[in-house]
Amino acid sequence: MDIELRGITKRFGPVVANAGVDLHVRAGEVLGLLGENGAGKSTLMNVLCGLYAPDEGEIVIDGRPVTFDGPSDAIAAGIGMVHQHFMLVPVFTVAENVILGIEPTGQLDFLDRAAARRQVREIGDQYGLRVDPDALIEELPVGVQQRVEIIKVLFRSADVLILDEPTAVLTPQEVEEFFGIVRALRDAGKAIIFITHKLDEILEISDRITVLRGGRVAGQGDPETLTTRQLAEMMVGRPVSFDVEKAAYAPGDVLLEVRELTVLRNNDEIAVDDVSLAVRSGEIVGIAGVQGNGQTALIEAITGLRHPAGGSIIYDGRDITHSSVRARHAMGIAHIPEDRQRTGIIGDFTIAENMVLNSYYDDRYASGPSIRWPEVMQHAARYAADFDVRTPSVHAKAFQLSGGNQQKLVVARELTRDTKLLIAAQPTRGLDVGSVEYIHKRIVEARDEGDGVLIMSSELDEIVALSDRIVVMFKGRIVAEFDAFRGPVDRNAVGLAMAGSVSEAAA
Ligand SMILES: Nc1ncnc2c1ncn2[C@@H]1O[C@H](COP(=O)(O)OP(=O)(O)OP(=O)(O)O)[C@@H](O)[C@H]1O
Repeated sequence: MDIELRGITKRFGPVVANAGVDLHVRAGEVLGLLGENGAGKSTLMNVLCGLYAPDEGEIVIDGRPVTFDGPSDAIAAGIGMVHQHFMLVPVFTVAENVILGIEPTGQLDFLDRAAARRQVREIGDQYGLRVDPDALIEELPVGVQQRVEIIKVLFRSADVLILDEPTAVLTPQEVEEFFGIVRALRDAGKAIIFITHKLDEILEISDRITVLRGGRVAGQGDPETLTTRQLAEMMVGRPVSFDVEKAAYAPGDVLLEVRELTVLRNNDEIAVDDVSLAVRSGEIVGIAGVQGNGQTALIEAITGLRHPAGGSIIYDGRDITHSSVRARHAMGIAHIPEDRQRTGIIGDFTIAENMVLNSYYDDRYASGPSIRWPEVMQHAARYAADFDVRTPSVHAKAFQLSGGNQQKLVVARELTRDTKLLIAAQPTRGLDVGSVEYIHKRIVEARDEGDGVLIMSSELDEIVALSDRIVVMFKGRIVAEFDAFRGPVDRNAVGLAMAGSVSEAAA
């Protein structure tokens, strides 16, 4: 199958998200699609999937122009999208999820299920996508859930697969396995569009690269000859520095102390098991770990989103174990949450409103019960510019921003409040390299000015680049610690500890 997008233009009011974009992808190749936040990648893919009708331009399949009246037309034409946020039903099995939505009767009968299970196995064997068809989704690791999403589109006979930031949630080992699957799909004649912000990955997996900038194609690249630095410059239009510069390590007093903390998951399993941890002013402590080892619950307990089952949290000399989220904000704790959609922003609020979501009651923005809107607008406009939140106006709604720009909005809000401690969970997820560079600089500035920083990231490179000390969590416990301020840490040793091999990895 051969797919061409010709002269695609898509506007949202005054914003031109795609301006005459041409894109060509053929059977048996991986096309890497790159571009800074807001460049128009998601919009273009939504046009290809039938979610948006283009204002101008056409989609041509095997030489014939087609029109999609909705996603089901695109699916029928053989186009499948694997979304970044999985759309699986946790309490259903793999096979049930795969046939969900296409079962003819609306009810899954025995024959449908048996056929689905057989086909899940067959697809798995063909492409190395091994999954137990009877496993419950909620019991599967994230990497395996992603395979289910891919099986789902293959089950619907997709010939073109769009993979939207597929490695964001995977561990380094899972990424390698995943690349094996992508190659198997390509070798079987599928056309693959691979979207990511990770430049080394795009160079490894793509046969060709297309870069979007400002809604237009900014260039094409050959992964054989391009370097990550050249690619970064093509994307953002200026050189990007991958190094982080920090002042000498000179920490102050202990600012945050977590003592023998135990936190339960919703199903009462132990997520955090007797963890003790300290963060001083003027230092960055990094929590490394594979997703699902308790880091999220630990951060939720520290920021007040989850009540601990035991232990205590001391901040700035005060016991905050049972303080409200708002009280913690008011005491000077900033929080960049892991899931920006759920706890970071309110989509229907404007950018300006989101910018003061947890400080609108501050004297700067309120006099008595009324909000001082001119001050709020001024503040929002200034920081949206500083953090390069791409929007025509701070009156726009947050949902109208691209994913990366929503993330920049959350980071801007938290880094510009008057705080002493920053808790940052996956602060640069979904950000382009230029924005990552800027956010890293701001986090280090906060540390150099004496703030304490606790950062959690599944990007080992990010943890190693920023942290003065690194702790590794595995199965709810801290299993290793590394003093990065003494000199470069051994990434392999951190990786081993993340996988649970503690004795070999002991720092
Ligand atoms: N529903 C919408 N309403 C208004 N504007 C929108 C909407 N969706 C996207 N846009 C705008 O279109 C432009 C392109 O956004 P898009 O989401 O396609 O970017 P992207 O390249 O996928 O970015 P990211 O890397 O951050 O995901 C942005 O300026 C964005 O604000």
